[in-house]
Amino acid sequence: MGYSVTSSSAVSAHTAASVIVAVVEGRGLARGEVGMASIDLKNPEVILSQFSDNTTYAKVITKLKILTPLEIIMSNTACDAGNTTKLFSLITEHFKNVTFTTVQRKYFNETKGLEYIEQLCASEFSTIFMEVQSKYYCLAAAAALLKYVEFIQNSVYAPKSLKVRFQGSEKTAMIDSSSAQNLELVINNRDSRNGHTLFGVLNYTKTPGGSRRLRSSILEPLVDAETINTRLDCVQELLQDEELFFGLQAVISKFLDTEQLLSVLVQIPKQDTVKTAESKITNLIYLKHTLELVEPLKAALRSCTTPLLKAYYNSLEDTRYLSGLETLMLRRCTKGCLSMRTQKCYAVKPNINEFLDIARRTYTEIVDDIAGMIAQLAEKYNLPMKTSFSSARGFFIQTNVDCSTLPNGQLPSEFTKITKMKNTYSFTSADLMKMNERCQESLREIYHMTYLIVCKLLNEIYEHIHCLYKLSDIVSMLDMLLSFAHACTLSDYVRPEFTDTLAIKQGWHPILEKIAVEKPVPNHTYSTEGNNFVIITGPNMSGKSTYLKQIALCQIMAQIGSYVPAEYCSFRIAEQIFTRIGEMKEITYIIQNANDKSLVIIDELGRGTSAEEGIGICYAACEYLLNLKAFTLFATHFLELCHIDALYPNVENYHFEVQHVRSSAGNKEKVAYTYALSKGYTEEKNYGLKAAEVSSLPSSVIVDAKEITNHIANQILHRQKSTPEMMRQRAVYHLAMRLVQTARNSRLDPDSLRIYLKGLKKKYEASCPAPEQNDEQQ
Ligand SMILES: Nc1ncnc2c1ncn2[C@@H]1O[C@H](COP(=O)(O)OP(=O)(O)OP(=O)(O)O)[C@@H](O)[C@H]1O
Repeated sequence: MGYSVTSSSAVSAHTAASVIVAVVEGRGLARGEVGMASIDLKNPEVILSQFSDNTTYAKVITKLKILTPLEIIMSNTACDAGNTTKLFSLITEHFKNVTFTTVQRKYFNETKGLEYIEQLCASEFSTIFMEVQSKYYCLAAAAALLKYVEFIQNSVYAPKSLKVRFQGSEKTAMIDSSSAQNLELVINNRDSRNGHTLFGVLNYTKTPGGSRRLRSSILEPLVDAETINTRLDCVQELLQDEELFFGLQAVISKFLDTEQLLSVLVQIPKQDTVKTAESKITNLIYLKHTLELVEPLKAALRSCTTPLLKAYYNSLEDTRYLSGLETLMLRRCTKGCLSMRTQKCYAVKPNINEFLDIARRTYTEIVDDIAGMIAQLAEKYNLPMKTSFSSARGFFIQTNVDCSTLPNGQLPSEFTKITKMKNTYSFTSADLMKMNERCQESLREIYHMTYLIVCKLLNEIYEHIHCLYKLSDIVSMLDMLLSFAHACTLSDYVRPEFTDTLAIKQGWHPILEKIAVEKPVPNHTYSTEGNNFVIITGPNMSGKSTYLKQIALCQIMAQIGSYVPAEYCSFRIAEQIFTRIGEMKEITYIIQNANDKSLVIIDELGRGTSAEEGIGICYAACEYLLNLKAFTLFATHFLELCHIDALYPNVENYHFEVQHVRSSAGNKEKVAYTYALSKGYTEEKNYGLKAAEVSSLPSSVIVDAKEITNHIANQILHRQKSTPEMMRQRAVYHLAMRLVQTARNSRLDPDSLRIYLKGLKKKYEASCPAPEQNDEQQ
């Protein structure tokens, strides 16, 4: 694999994966302690993290999914012949399309990692040193990563040029990868191209850095209300001040990929070749272009009033990074390879180096001579001739004469390498080729001398490299905030508040709004500490899933500093957001990870199981979550569950209303969906059967289904004869047994389930009559 630093790399597409990650896990007693180090080839920022992960390695997988790596590096000991670690298998299973490389364990060396960081981290970011000093695994990963990247890039990083950051998980909300997928945050499950995702809804960014920032913000929302509010203040100001909005947008859209530019600037090629010299010069020209935008950016920000924008304005006042750049004289290239070449030639001002000036004069003379020679040839043969240039051929001649009118019906024999495109002939001559040679030679000399000056200049730039990091940070953040404001102008979003309550007045689903012809039906949401468990019922297709996702999406929008699709909204900051749909086995993950500050959204849990078992599973999950202060929203088809509101004061029932209308054609009843949420549980009974009746299912199947439904209904009725407390205890114990069975039959992680179930068992054993089944079976 290679990563070529070419002139176009600074502006190339930003969508392709470009992150390399090294992952290492502790051995023996330290198994489960994971260190990670990553670097984006388009952004010279090393991110280190270290954490303990349980046997499901959900944190590692989530982090890797957020990074969307191009390549993952692990130690060869993770997959020694026939002895693959669980982490290794999980990663290879989850990232099938990612290049996987193993390197010898010795490269995962924490001492080397620390040395690397000391050597490469720009001094302004050196507090990292204190943070990671005793975090051996992330240091080990850093060593392997940096060594590997330098190897594949055939370059070394300039001393004190990198930004290195330790990323603890505490500063952002955790959204595991299944939840991110369910909610279609950045990838649409059905169609990866159409942009019907939250990212698609909010992405009006103008720079690659802005769109990368938006993507990572959506996947890792903030948890600090103050920081979120500073962002919201900016969005508000941008919305209120049109001039500021358009002024800033105009400047921001002129920026190239600043992060990628930085990334090529900080790499020093191991060998100096003409190509590396040329690309350094090109990138410096891009840098000059970037820095020339600082003044207009400041001008656009001058009148702003919110603290964050003001802070950005002030930090742009820092002109240290402009030092030395006056040596460069030219503006950014216009299109065309000749002008780019000329520009590289004249990148350094005259009178800085007299040999360079001489070499440039020679070059100009040769170019003039070429033009003169071609003019003479045109005269000699009485043909219209034009001097042309391409990077492959150098200077050549073009004519669009009709050859049949020429003597012998062809171009004079002096001309060689003739090609024809439509009516134009391109060719050269032996003399012209010689002159091209001379031209190349003098260019090489010019580039070499320019390169030496550029290198000196770069050394000065490295000293203030943090200013460039700051600039690229400011640009990407402003781009994202502008994008939020832009999204608001297209729909009536509202500024969120942060309190202890989740209250959304007339909120709607932002992605559905984008897809649907008509605006979605808005609905309210309300959850507080004393009212933190909401059960939602309603027939199929009545809007339950949409509503649940809408709440999570609104919560995420609020926590990244965006306005929200609602008339009014207040959120309690969520430290984790879980959404689970259908699958029973996934509930274990929530049970292991949820805390009082989580937002938990569960849709149709137990869908794939029998009704009895499904109710059991749901009940057990509710039982656990009811004891947390997390805000839980639970959609279910098992109406029996709605009755737990009698046992728990913090449960609220809501349902989606439907209307029954008779079709004009016959006496068949049709369901009309209102998508309106109402208090209480749905009155609709056996709506699955009703839907089946109007479908094309054979009547014998429906008769069977009705019989089974009656049977289950009778069973439930029978249970209700007990007192509510007895019923609850029995149900819980009963389910505990069921859960174990299900765990055995499925791919659930039995260890974690067993721990949970043992807790349940202890709790209820004393008061519950002994079951028929022998509980030792587990
Ligand atoms: N608030 C709304 N406004 C307008 N249309 C909506 C709304 N909510 C849902 N819909 C439409 O109804 C369809 C079905 O909604 P959804 O999948 O949320 O129903 P559901 O109750 O979860 O169904 P099921 O129980 O079968 O999973 C959606 O695809 C969407 O087009």
